[in-house]
Amino acid sequence: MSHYKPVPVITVDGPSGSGKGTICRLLAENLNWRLLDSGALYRLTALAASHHGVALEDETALVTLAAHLDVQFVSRDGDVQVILEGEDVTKVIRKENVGNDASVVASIGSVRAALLERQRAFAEAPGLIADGRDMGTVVFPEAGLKIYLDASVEERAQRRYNQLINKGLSASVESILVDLQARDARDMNRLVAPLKPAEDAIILDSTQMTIEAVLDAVLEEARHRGLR
Ligand SMILES: Nc1ncnc2c1ncn2[C@@H]1O[C@H](COP(=O)(O)OP(=O)(O)O)[C@@H](O)[C@H]1O
Ligand SMILES: Nc1ccn([C@H]2C[C@H](O)[C@@H](COP(=O)(O)OP(=O)(O)O)O2)c(=O)n1
Repeated sequence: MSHYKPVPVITVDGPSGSGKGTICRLLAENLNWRLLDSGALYRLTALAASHHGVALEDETALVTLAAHLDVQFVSRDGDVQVILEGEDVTKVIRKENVGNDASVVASIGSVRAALLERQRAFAEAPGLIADGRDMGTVVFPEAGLKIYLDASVEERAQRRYNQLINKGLSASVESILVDLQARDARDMNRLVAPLKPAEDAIILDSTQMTIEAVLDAVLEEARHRGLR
């Protein structure tokens, strides 16, 4: 008899600004599970490219950077500090231009392949919350619960705008909306691992839901499936 017990995984995929990061952080805290922010790996690859003067069209060099990313995720007071090649890049990887570059880098299949095993290695007991675009479709196809979190593009633009203003940065809803539409189109229409709900995903539209309501809905489903 095998004693192998798979690590439970909950995947949360969806477009930018749908609330994945927020919900995943709360889920991980609530369940005391690990957290994979897969978008951070694409953001880090894009940032490493810019630090090393690598063009976003240079597939060979991008694959090398992705395969050898020297990154540490350091937990401190409930927050995660991201260290790239010894430098604290926690804030800079969240910039909108880095997100847009990440989306370009992420459209290259060989870059995605270079990051695949690194992502799967996050699945450790007692469980994993995986945040991204292809967590349920490609990286963790056997996950016990798959959520596809959505919201209207107008609502997502407004959320990003509020987030930037709260950080004391200047922003315009109109330009955020245009960027989000371009990013959605790139992420959904790429050939490799495009953003789409897994066939067995539960689709949650958070446009009119509070963060608490989304969290409760996911926790309830996890309980229902015996994942917690
Ligand atoms: N259901 C919600 N209602 C209102 N604001 C939300 C909701 N979910 C997330 N937010 C806010 O929207 C912003 C973007 O959320 P985030 O979790 O970063 O999205 P994503 O990771 O999908 O890009 C954050 O400022 C967050 O607090
Ligand atoms: N699993 C993933 C995660 C992110 N990406 C790409 C596509 C996204 O536009 C960028 C940035 O993702 P990230 O989740 O950090 O961005 P948002 O917080 O949703 O704005 O990376 C991906 O292709 N696959």
